[in-house]
Amino acid sequence: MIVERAAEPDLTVQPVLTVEDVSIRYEVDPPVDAVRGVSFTLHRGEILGLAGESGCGKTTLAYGITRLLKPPAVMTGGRVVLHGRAGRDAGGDQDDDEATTDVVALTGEELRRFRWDRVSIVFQGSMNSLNPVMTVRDQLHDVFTTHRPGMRRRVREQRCRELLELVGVDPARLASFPHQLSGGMRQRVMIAMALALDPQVMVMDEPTTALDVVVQRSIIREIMVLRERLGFAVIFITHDLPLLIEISDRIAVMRDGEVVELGTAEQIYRAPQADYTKQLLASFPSLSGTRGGFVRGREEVLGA
Ligand SMILES: Nc1ncnc2c1ncn2[C@@H]1O[C@H](COP(=O)(O)OP(=O)(O)OP(=O)(O)O)[C@@H](O)[C@H]1O
Repeated sequence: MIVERAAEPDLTVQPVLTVEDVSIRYEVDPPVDAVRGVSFTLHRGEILGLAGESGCGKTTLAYGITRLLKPPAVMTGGRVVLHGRAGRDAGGDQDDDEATTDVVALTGEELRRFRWDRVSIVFQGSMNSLNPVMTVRDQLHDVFTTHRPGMRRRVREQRCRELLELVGVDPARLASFPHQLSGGMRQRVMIAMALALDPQVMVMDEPTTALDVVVQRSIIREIMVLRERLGFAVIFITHDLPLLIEISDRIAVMRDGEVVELGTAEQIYRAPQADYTKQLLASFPSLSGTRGGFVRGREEVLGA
């Protein structure tokens, strides 16, 4: 049963993404129903955390939302709608960046444009998907030559420098090859690429899990600052419930393919409703002491 809380952070904020009753099955023998009837709304600029133990379907859901599912995975039902900035309907014009888009219906060029331009993705292994024989400069330029073919080289170079600065990497690193960068820097480069086209939504699936804790913290802090500055919404997936409580506006708790509870981070922390959420909280020693102080606020993450 879903325990959907009445209170949302700010209902005057427009929705950016609506996920309605999405189900995804791996068509193997026997079939695995990895995501079952998941619904939620992501608001502009919101960070929605997706929590739940390994195997509960978080990554499958992220792939479904971004249309990255590959056989044997099949979306067996539901709708994913990306709302236009103006909140109006597309009227069939899926090329319009401002339009409301039926994500499940996208094909070919429309789908390519939807990814990166409007919704971008950073996965745990992203840093290993940089091309080892191309410099950071060539790979960043590639994003623009592919998606903004009219952009002049000088403007592209300027944008690439700005992007690296945004994610805390010295623009001198444009000349580096991936193996000359640390894991943290490579992941920052991937975040720069994901930001390149000013997407409305970023899906981040364990984006810092492979990194050491100090680098993790610093990258998360930067993502938070960039979110405030650039206004994109984030679906943030991780096993790390204490981290989610710090950084999320709302948290959806998944179990066995379903969202069992959805509430503000503070509600989930202070007054969990579902038994499973209580169990999950209890499994983190840092969260299971006295529930007196909700001290792990965003201020702490932002270092304010
Ligand atoms: N290619 C596949 N074929 C069959 N079943 C799969 C496949 N990939 C994933 N599954 C199953 O789908 C379910 C959801 O997996 P998923 O990777 O989405 O979970 P998760 O919550 O993201 O886990 P983790 O946190 O470990 O990444 C699991 O039961 C998993 O075994």
